[in-house]
Amino acid sequence: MDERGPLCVGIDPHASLLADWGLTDDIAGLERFTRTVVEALADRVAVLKPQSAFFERFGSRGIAVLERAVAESREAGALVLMDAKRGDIGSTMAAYAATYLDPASPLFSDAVTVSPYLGYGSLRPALDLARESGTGVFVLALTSNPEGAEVQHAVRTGGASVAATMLDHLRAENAGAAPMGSYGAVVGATLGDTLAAAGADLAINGPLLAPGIGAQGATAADLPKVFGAAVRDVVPNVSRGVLRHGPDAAALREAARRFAGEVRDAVDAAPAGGSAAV
Ligand SMILES: O=c1ccn([C@@H]2O[C@H](COP(=O)(O)O)[C@@H](O)[C@H]2O)c(=O)[nH]1
Repeated sequence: MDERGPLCVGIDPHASLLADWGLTDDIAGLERFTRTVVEALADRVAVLKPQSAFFERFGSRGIAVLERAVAESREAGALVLMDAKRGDIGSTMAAYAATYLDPASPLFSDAVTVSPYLGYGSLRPALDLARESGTGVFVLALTSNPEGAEVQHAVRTGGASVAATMLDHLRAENAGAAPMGSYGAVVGATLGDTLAAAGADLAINGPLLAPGIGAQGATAADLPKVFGAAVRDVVPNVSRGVLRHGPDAAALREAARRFAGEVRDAVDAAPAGGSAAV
């Protein structure tokens, strides 16, 4: 992020975007869309985040497009964060972990998003494999959608919210790592000042993936307000906000450059130091 700018751009081939780009909603359209994004951005943005669902909907041929996108993006120097939001009982979780975090897998990525709602402990195979393979895991803590609060703000016996509990687990996972650990949390940029209600302490000594900028209504200027002293640990994601500028490669690059600049300005203007607790 220091070298390439503080931005994660999503590769989200929505059917509506394929249409806007003049592409067909089929494997040829998916292929062209994905290649255009990778060729335009993989040599310059810090992180690319393919949204697995948009590739899975085309079956095995969609997965083949995803495999190529992952390999070519990594080759061009971008980190690839696979947005797959996997979560299952531990024995099945081990297979999901191998899919994304085992270097021998065709979908091997630098990190993957996981869902902890079968219990944080069920994620152990992914957490352990990430440590072994030098990759990362982003755990859904406080998602950007309004429906998330129903589960994530729920209060457990003892008084901590579910989200705060996930953040506590991640803090323990990252303890002692420098400059920070590889276990991140997903915390929406859209959440305004609701984090205090969830008792969320964002000082987890790990990265905070912040989706929600652009199409979901948040802006770079919201980041200091939402993340407080943790704002320097944020990896902001923009998907449709950049992709809607395609298919012109120069326009895609300019949109990514502009979002990264806005994030940098917002972070630079935020007060330095202090605890990352909100
Ligand atoms: O809490 C979350 C977790 C993940 N996402 C994903 O991020 C992108 C956002 O796309 P935009 O077009 O920038 O809205 C998308 O892939 C989501 O699945 C999220 O939005 N919120």
